[in-house]
Amino acid sequence: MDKAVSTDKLTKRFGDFVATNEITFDVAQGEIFGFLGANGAGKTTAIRMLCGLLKPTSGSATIAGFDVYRQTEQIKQVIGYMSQRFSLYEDLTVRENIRFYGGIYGLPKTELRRKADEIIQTLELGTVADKLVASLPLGWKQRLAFSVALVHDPRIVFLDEPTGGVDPITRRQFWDMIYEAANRGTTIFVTTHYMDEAEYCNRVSIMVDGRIKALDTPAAMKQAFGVDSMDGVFQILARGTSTK
Ligand SMILES: Nc1ncnc2c1ncn2[C@@H]1O[C@H](COP(=O)(O)OP(=O)(O)OP(=O)(O)O)[C@@H](O)[C@H]1O
Repeated sequence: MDKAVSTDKLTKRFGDFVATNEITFDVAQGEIFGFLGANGAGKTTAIRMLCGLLKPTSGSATIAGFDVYRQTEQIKQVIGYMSQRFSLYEDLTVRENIRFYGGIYGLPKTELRRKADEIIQTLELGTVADKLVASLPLGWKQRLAFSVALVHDPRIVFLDEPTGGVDPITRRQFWDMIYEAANRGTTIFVTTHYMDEAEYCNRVSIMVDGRIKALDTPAAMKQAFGVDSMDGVFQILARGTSTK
């Protein structure tokens, strides 16, 4: 398997508290991997380590073959990142945001112009290209933020609750973009609190109190727990309650 992410007993302690506790898993190139867990389970801590932003306490991990302890600069070149908290500049226009992030990722000027035109055309944002991002509906902002996270053609993109606060149809449109990126070979590493979205992933892991409690395809997990939805699996594992 061509591995986009590989971890072995990856651990992060904050003093005596173990936020991420010996997590071990692989993600294949081009896979859509759902990284689930209740609030405080340790997902963001794990993602920060995988992006090279937080040094692990122990264990190992590689991203596209690069080591999270020693090769953080190379990791930043091959990943994209999008979250609810860190995203577009509201006081820049659509086009300015694309060019700003493309510039940060080191794209040359001609490529920046080409990418900006391409994204604006694909997302059908022609009429608002020179409007401030603040004026766009949230769903449009999310689709634009996703395109911006992919502007430098990363091998893997980390999406931390990318679709919070929008309706199911808008979320479905966002997932169409995720599938298109995965079909082009980009690995998708996504956290979500929406269990219908967990069903869209190739495989899903569920974290509880810093540990990975289950990792499999949604179909295999539902069968193993004898429930008919990922929500049912999540209730049993993360909340310790059975829906049956
Ligand atoms: N810098 C830090 N110092 C001390 N504790 C921390 C630090 N960062 C995170 N934690 C703790 O680690 C635990 C895991 O946090 P983390 O943000 O990784 O969870 P999460 O699964 O991403 O949750 P959420 O879904 O709410 O974002 C939490 O109890 C949090 O308070």
